[in-house]
Amino acid sequence: MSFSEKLQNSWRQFDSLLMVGLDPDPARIPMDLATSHDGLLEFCCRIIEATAPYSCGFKPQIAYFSSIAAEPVLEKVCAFIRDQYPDHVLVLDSKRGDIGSTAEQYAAEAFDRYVADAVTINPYMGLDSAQPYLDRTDKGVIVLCRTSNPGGSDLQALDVGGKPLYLHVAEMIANRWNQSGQCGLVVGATFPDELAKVRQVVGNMPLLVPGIGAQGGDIAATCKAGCDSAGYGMMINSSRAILYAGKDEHWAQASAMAASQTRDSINQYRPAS
Ligand SMILES: O=C(O)c1cc(=O)[nH]c(=O)n1[C@@H]1O[C@H](COP(=O)(O)O)[C@@H](O)[C@H]1O
Repeated sequence: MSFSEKLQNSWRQFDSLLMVGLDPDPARIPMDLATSHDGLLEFCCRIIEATAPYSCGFKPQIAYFSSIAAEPVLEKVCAFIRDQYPDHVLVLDSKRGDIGSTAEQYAAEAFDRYVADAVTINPYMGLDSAQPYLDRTDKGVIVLCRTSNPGGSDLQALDVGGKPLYLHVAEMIANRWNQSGQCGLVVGATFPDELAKVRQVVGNMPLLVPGIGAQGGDIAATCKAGCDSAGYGMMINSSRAILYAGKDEHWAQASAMAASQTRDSINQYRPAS
């Protein structure tokens, strides 16, 4: 099954556009789990178990693992998701971008080592730098377009021939890179006006939308701007607001509650399907 088919199914099966971001910061996870790789694995697996009923997928951020030489833990986390929650989409967030020969290694990292359904990439180096990912036509390739951070405007909002650069990126991906229907775009929930403009340009292409929760993006505005014509169309990511919702030993239940409330809030505002 292709990434886009799996995503369409997961939205409907779990009635959820929520993607749970796995950004396990040793300074913020429960102290008894923070000091070992086994503890890190337990934290991630318990979060996955707690939030799976309310989410369409998971997005591990590679830096939280590689910075502490915990790539083997990330391998196990990905295997746990695939084995226990095979209908949830697994997006590896690594935002890679490099010349083709190196990109081949990054594509192998995402799709062979971690066996992710999709990966985030940076479009700055152009089509040949994306080709090794695009060649894996059953996999999703999710391209940075209008990022959620304030500094994203430095380049992405530049006027290029009367149009902001991020809209050129959206058009280029929709019209030239998406030959196999496998592409998605990253657009921040912190910029709902831009999200609406991207949606207009790309039709029903899936969007990965981080920025609700800890970054303060508005769920109602996000749903109004970003849903596709069927009332789906987005993987709305929340990481810290869900991972660190609890302050005591009931942290997993607190994360489940946060995920459930976020899912419900999204469903309240998205157009009925
Ligand atoms: O590609 C991403 O996932 C991403 C793109 C972007 O524009 N902004 C953004 O915050 N992200 C990621 O989404 C997650 C957001 O985390 P929270 O702010 O804690 O919900 C982090 O893993 C970021 O690396």
